[in-house]
Amino acid sequence: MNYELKDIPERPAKPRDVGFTMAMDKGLSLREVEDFIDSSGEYTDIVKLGWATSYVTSNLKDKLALYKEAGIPTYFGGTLFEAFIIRDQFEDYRKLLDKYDMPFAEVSDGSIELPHDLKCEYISKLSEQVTVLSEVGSKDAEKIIPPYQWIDLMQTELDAGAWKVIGESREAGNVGLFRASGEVRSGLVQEILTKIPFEKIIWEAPQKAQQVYFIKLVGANVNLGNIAPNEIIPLETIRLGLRGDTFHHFLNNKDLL
Ligand SMILES: O=C(O)[C@H](CS(=O)(=O)O)OP(=O)(O)O
Repeated sequence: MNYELKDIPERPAKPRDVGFTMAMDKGLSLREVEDFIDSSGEYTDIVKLGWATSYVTSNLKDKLALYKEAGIPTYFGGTLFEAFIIRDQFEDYRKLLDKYDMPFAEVSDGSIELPHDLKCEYISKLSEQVTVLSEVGSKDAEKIIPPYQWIDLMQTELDAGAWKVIGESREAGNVGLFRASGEVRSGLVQEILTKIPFEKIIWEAPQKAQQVYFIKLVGANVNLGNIAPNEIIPLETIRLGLRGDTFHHFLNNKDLL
């Protein structure tokens, strides 16, 4: 930090298991990646190349090398996994992970119908090759999954070998964990947290109000994802109680520091 301030929530050092921030790169240029790493690399734990953007990204190898050099692991968005699965190309997907030396993979079913046993089989197979993040929730706003089912899906996917489970919200934060307005389905979130340990979940929370909700509910070291590159530093200040939204939260609850 650049100067001393008392009563700041403690943040574990990288590589960390909690207080994890996942940024979404949806097509940054190499120069933008360099700038992003320079300004925000310290606060970025992992980068997702959003959905199937890696298919059309120029200089993909060079981009991945930049992140690797900076010590920031990367993975392809779950939609890319689904694009391979729906085309019956699982083995090709495995080869792709090898070709680009990817340390992580996301297994999701947000856009396709995938029997859950089969999803868990993919998780289990891929976890022999890479670290697996699995995602629960649909991209279809009409498809409402009851809390008990979220819990069951999350637990089964963790049991199948997922390192952490991601709660779906899309880039906009308007499905899955959230209503179309972006409002948190707080009953759902709180029920999930009664059964799944907070450190095993990455909440996709692209909007500031959503990030604030999770930080106030779980603490500074909640795992958050789908953060836009230019929102990484703002998010870090919210975690630290240094923006209006959480300014008094930690000062008034010193046991949370
Ligand atoms: O589900 C997501 O968070 C993303 C981005 S979006 O839904 O296409 O906006 O997809 P993913 O395939 O996990 O990158």
